[in-house]
Amino acid sequence: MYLIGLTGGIASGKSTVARRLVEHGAIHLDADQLARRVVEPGTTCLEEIVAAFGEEVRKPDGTLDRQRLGDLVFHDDDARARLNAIVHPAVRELSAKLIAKAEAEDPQAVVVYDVPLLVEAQVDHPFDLVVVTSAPKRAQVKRLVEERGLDPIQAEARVDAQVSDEERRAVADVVIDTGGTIAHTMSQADALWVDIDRARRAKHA
Ligand SMILES: CC(C)(COP(=O)(O)OP(=O)(O)OC[C@H]1O[C@@H](n2cnc3c(N)ncnc32)[C@H](O)[C@@H]1O)[C@@H](O)C(=O)NCCC(=O)NCCS
Ligand SMILES: Nc1ncnc2c1ncn2[C@@H]1O[C@H](COP(=O)(O)OP(=O)(O)OP(=O)(O)O)[C@@H](O)[C@H]1O
Repeated sequence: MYLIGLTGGIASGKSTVARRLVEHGAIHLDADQLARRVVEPGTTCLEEIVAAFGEEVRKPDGTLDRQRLGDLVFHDDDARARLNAIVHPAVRELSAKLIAKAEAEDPQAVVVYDVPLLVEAQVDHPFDLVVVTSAPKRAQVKRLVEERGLDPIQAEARVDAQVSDEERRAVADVVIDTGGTIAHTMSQADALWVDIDRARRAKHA
């Protein structure tokens, strides 16, 4: 297996890059999706979140009220740390299991683990390569407002709840500039795939 950690700020273009790598043959694992699975009704995590934040974060249908919890944690560092302490260990465990499963199914696979909080959550899977997507903060905020319907204050709070691009660059093997056109992002992803494929072949030679 060739394991890539893909990280970057919110709305910086991680999924866009991951989708392109999947078109070239990579397998995609997404920490945001895993973080949703571990809080489904019936999970220990959901019960712990309700115990920590109150019944009002559970919707009448039994699922987590993500909007309400988001409003609580993105403006409050302590609350966010409490949520992270509940969810991150479960995501770490599930991701390790799924990475091992992907390797067992295809020892030559390229696996892209898309993990927004690679730096914050000190995710230390044995990555062969760490890729960081990087766009200016104003582009992130604009995308969150125009494409995801957040108001500018919510959008800024989400960007500010994460480490800076400088901190991400410090752990990066490759930085993809996602502040320009989509075509520019795609051509960098295509060039990256050529390097990944070469490195994967060398690793398994
Ligand atoms: C607070 C929650 C309920 C808000 O849900 P919502 O559906 O609005 O957002 P979603 O989960 O799709 O996340 C969108 C983006 O927000 C950012 N984000 C999410 N959680 C966090 C966090 N704890 N700290 C900083 N940024 C975060 C990431 O860039 C993520 O890609 C949810 O994000 C959550 O449970 N977060 C804690 C788990 C976590 O850290 N997830 C991130 C990957 S493990
Ligand atoms: N140069 C660019 N590169 C990547 N995405 C871009 C670019 N210009 C505009 N966009 C838009 O920005 C958005 C980025 O969203 P995407 O889901 O790829 O980011 P993300 O980092 O995975 O987000 P999240 O942190 O919420 O998971 C997309 O709607 C995309 O079309």
